[in-house]
Amino acid sequence: MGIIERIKEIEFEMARTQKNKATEYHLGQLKARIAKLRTQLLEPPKGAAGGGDGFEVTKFGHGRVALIGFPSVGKSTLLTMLTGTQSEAAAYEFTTLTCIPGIIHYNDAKIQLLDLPGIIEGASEGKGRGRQVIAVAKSSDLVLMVLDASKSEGHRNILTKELEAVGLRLNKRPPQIYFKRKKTGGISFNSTLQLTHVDEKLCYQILHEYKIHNAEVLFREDATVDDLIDVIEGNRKYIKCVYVYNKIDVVGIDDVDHLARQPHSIGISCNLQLNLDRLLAKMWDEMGLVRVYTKPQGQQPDFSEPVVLSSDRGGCTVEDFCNHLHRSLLKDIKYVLVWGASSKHYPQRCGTQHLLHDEDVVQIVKKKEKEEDGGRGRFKSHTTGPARIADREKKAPLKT
Ligand SMILES: Nc1nc2c(ncn2[C@@H]2O[C@H](COP(=O)(O)OP(=O)(O)OP(=O)(O)O)[C@@H](O)[C@H]2O)c(=O)[nH]1
Ligand SMILES: [K+]
Ligand SMILES: [Mg+2]
Repeated sequence: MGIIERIKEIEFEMARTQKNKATEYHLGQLKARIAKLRTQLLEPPKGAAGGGDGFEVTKFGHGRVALIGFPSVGKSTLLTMLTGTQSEAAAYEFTTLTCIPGIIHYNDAKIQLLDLPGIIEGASEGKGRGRQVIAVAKSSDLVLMVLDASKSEGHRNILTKELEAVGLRLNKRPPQIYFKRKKTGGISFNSTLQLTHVDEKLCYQILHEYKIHNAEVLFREDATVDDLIDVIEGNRKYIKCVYVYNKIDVVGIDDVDHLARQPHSIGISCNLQLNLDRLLAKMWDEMGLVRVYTKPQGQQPDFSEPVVLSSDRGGCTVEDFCNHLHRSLLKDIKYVLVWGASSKHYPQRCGTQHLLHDEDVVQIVKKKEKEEDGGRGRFKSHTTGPARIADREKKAPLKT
């Protein structure tokens, strides 16, 4: 029996098992079995050299966004609108057959947008080119799930299930469970709070299913058995997702209103060019990119090209910023001066662990270098709040 058939069989057994206290352990065990089989399914077949006909595209820019959706929802039309790169769009399904990259220029950053073939129910089991498409989604910083506003709302759930089946977790954070395999000592099970979904026995049973007999488990939140399995599997990918309802030009205003109120959702129309700027702003917010401008001592900040940092990729501390400029810089740094939303006063003297915010301005003060601004800063910009220093500076440069 193939892996997919075995998954189907267990799913069938779960469906006919009544959910109650008595069957809870058995159901937990079945969930673990499915998770193990799904992981097996993801492993490349033996003998296959590195996947081969995937959609590998070189990463480019400050972040990567993947367009995921059913056929003919308007993914290619959207790519062309946002990036100017032509991707063939047509009224028939599966127009796009491969991965087509484009670049969005936004807020002085470059964001790679990937158009992909449509996926359908069963994609996670290899229907169509679903597996390759989902692999690209996994490599992204943000997924735009493109949906047809005029079609069933169930599509969103079907796609979410397909992505979850291969270990993607959308708009979730990793469960707060500490888990460590050990060589000896048996299993130690602890929690910092009262648990309502999982008890010691269930946890043991799940670990047993994985043939783990020595481990430390500490629940720091009231997590579920699914969360526990995610932590044991350890291969889950937590990605942000924006649900993009396209074609709002063909539905009524009430429907648009309803869709727009769902969390992480936005209604757009490529045909009428409706809401595309708001979509870009939403993408920017979700990606958490942080632009930092450098200010050489005694000079104006350089607003032509920011250093773009990401909290997901690498981090946004002063240390990350310095490493970005030059790898050997950090050891020479005495402190930095920060102007902007992250600083309490203007400028603030900060250490390397200070967390930078979008549009901050940073001046580096090296060891044995005299600080010309006297720490008080002649570059003042706090009169109307720091958020748009860059914009104002471009219009009317301040004197230093
Ligand atoms: N009414 C309406 N039609 C749209 C809109 N955006 C795209 N379409 C149409 O929807 C059809 C499919 O568009 P595509 O961009 O090819 O969709 P896709 O998701 O890339 O499709 P596949 O590559 O086949 O998966 C085309 O006929 C488009 O003209 C829109 O905002 N409103
Ligand atoms: K199409
Ligand atoms: Mg397409």
